[in-house]
Amino acid sequence: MKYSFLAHGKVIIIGEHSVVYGYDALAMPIKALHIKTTVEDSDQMWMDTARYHGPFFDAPDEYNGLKYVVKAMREKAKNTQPLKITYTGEIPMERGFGSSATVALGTTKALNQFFNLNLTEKEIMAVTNHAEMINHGKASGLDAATVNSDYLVFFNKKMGPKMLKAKLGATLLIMDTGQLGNTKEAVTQVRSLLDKSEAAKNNMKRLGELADLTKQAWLKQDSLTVGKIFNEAQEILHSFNISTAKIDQLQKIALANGALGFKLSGGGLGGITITLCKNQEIANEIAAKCQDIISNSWIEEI
Ligand SMILES: C[C@@](O)(CCO)CC(=O)[O-]
Repeated sequence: MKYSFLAHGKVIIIGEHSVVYGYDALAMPIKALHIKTTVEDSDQMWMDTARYHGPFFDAPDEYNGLKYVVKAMREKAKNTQPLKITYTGEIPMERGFGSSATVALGTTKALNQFFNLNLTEKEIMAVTNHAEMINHGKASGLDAATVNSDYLVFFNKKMGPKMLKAKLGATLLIMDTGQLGNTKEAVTQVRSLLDKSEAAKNNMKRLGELADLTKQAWLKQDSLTVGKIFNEAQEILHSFNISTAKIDQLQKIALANGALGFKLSGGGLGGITITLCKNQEIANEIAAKCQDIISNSWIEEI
């Protein structure tokens, strides 16, 4: 028996970090980046990824979320038969693309089919989100919800995901700094700043408000306002010390070359940035100007 599930990546448009504290956020799936999880019978518990080939439960700690998923799903199925689980495809890891949520969701969904468990979407998301808690310490659920969605997701922890089919009518340039982000460390760092700074608390509240303002502007196809919001959000994320010199450099180049707005996306401390542009031509021009300092770039019509 063999089952596969293809899950895609995501970028956070607005609300990283503030979403952890219950505020709203907006994120979108990136269909061009995906990972296929394949589960099949085997004579031993085995994992195959681009970086690790070996006994499943001996995999390094970065795979602890997946180990949890497999244990939890086998318990639900009351089944301990050995399996080979293979991950193929490309989502750069630790960049803000939600790769950990993508493989956690893919594994949960593939095993749900393999064991014929018929879990509800809610039960599937509970397993995936728990894996994300193991991966990131304190996960809002936003990544898991967005890698499970075909549309833009408006999210907060209380109400969960709401799909938004609206288009802004602009171009999003995603640039990868090539620097590994570290969501767990960034979330911990922001938390300790909030514990000791009133100004940081106020900034967090404002960051939370910006998500709703983004949604309103998005629905009116007001990309100028969304761009301004990106810049304000980046200022706040910078004040949390989770930007990097390279991100700051990309911001300068983007804004000097016609971008409507720029911000980091995801946990920060490296990873990806998003630049809002009026059209593809401007996005291409900015990507070309940044090409020596980034590792990759993608363009999405939004
Ligand atoms: C930093 C954060 O807001 C986004 C990570 O992609 C953490 C989370 O939402 O769990």
